[in-house]
Amino acid sequence: MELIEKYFPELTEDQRQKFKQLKELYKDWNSKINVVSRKDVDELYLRHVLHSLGIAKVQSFLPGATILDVGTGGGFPGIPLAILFPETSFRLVDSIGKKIKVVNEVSEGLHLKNVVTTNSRVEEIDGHFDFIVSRAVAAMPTFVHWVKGKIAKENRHELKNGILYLKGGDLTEELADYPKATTYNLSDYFEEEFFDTKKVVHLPLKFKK
Ligand SMILES: C[S@@+](CC[C@H](N)C(=O)[O-])C[C@H]1O[C@@H](n2cnc3c(N)ncnc32)[C@H](O)[C@@H]1O
Repeated sequence: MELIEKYFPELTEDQRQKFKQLKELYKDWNSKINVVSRKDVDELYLRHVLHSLGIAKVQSFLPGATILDVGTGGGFPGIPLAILFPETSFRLVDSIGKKIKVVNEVSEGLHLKNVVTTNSRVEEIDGHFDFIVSRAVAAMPTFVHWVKGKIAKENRHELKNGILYLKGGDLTEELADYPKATTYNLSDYFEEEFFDTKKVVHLPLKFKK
């Protein structure tokens, strides 16, 4: 928890409490359904919460903005971002029902009013969003194919509407077909070794394939 405050010192008391509660909620749920590994629960704030919040270092979401988290699993990156941006609407989607059940319980436990969940494949989701966020779901070509018709046309943010994807390692090959993609190194924002190879990829709406 100190880790979150180290990089996000401006949290309100309500946000601080919500981040604090996360660990207990996940610990509880992990004993029933294995949503994240045990080691990951121990390092929840580093590996899941702070990693998810890496997206916020690249783009601050405006009040009223709409964000779709594709393949949210246990709620990452959607839940930490929803705590950080309480005026922004988040839709968290996963094709596995039991994962969405956990996300619902966590979201209700935290009284998050800006989160809705959907248990379906993203290909079946209608609507348009300012940003699509994701972590560890699919390679970029597949992902782009799934979501490219779901991005809102009106740009209000500093970055152009599009995809913000948490990725790791060497992305040269994976991003070769996307010259408009920008890669942000999370090691520029967070000093922990875990972030040495972690990145946020921004792919704007009008990208050339
Ligand atoms: C490796 S997990 C990552 C979960 C979470 N994003 C995280 O980083 O902890 C990938 C998740 O994507 C979901 N998924 C894969 N393809 C999907 C699709 N087409 N639509 C919705 N969810 C999908 C899976 O059910 C799984 O929960």
